[in-house]
Amino acid sequence: MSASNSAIELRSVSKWFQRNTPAVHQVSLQAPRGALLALLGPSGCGKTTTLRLIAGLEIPDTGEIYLAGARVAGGGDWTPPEQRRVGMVFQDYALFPHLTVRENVAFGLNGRSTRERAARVGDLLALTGLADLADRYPHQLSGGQQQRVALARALAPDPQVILLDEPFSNLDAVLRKATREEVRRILRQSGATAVFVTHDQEEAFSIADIVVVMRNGAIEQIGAPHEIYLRPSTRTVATFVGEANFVPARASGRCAECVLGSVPLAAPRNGPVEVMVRPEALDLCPDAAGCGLIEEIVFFGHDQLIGIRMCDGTLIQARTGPRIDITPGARVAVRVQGEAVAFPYDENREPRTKN
Ligand SMILES: Nc1ncnc2c1ncn2[C@@H]1O[C@H](COP(=O)(O)OP(=O)(O)OP(=O)(O)O)[C@@H](O)[C@H]1O
Repeated sequence: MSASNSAIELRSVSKWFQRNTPAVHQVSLQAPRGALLALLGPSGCGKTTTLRLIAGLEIPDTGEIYLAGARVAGGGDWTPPEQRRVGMVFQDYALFPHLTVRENVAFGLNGRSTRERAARVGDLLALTGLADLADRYPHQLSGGQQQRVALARALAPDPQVILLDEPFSNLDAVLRKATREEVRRILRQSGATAVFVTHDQEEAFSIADIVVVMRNGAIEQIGAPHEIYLRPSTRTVATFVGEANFVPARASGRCAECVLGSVPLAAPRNGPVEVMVRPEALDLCPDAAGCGLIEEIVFFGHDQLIGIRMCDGTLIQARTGPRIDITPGARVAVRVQGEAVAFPYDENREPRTKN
């Protein structure tokens, strides 16, 4: 039925809730077995709907969905959610409050002998570091611990795919960081292919092998985290996933001339462009004859954000370590490290960098 070797494959999948605007539009993607894939994008861009389509909680209007090479939706086929071997972790964890951790994890293991169930639950409790908490109830656990119970419960029936909807959004910043590292480890060890939804680029980058950036129901770019960050395919992706300077330039092949000098480009371009340079890719060197004038410094401790007015009036931002040789009013020479990405110049766009 399919030639796909991927654990998950979507082919031109669309879903309409309202007539004119599809919630998901012509989405095609593949997740290799064991991969951790992030669906990243702003609110309302179709991430959760994509997840629900994979789970079988929504029926696609067009396109096909394959799990482990078998078509589960589209082309006249339909496999109901309970037969897809898909586990889900919801934003609010959806734990059963009247069941202990052990009973929550055992919940989906019907049809196995008592011994098998106990062994499987024991494995999952060990994997998720919950063995000591097995007899507690959900209200006796921290948010991060509840999150791990939800994950253990979803993994218990040995799903081929695990789907996580904004799994860290209910945790505070410190716990969120620790929990996501833990979840990544657990998912890796379990060997399941996982798809998780987030609107936080740092979360997507730090957990996923593959990041799918969505906008208005469609995919803007799919790639490894460093590809998405360093080689965004559109201006929208560039700004969504991090801080960016856009500097007008004239490109000729693998080089662009602009107020930052001669900037090497990652891909050849010709004519008017905007080069996109991340603030941390700018090198500043104190120089009384330099083209940059330090206007503002915001100090964060581990680094600082420096506003620089270039000699043509362009305002750019650089991120450097907490150096003390840079002060407002000083002149600096500014140099771009590595290659920059160039986008076609849009003359109707208000230059964000000029104030
Ligand atoms: N059951 C539904 N009925 C009608 N419209 C829906 C339904 N579910 C989603 N939508 C709409 O489809 C679009 C995509 O929604 P979806 O929940 O997939 O986005 P999202 O990227 O997950 O957003 P968020 O980050 O806010 O959860 C939105 O415009 C939403 O209002």
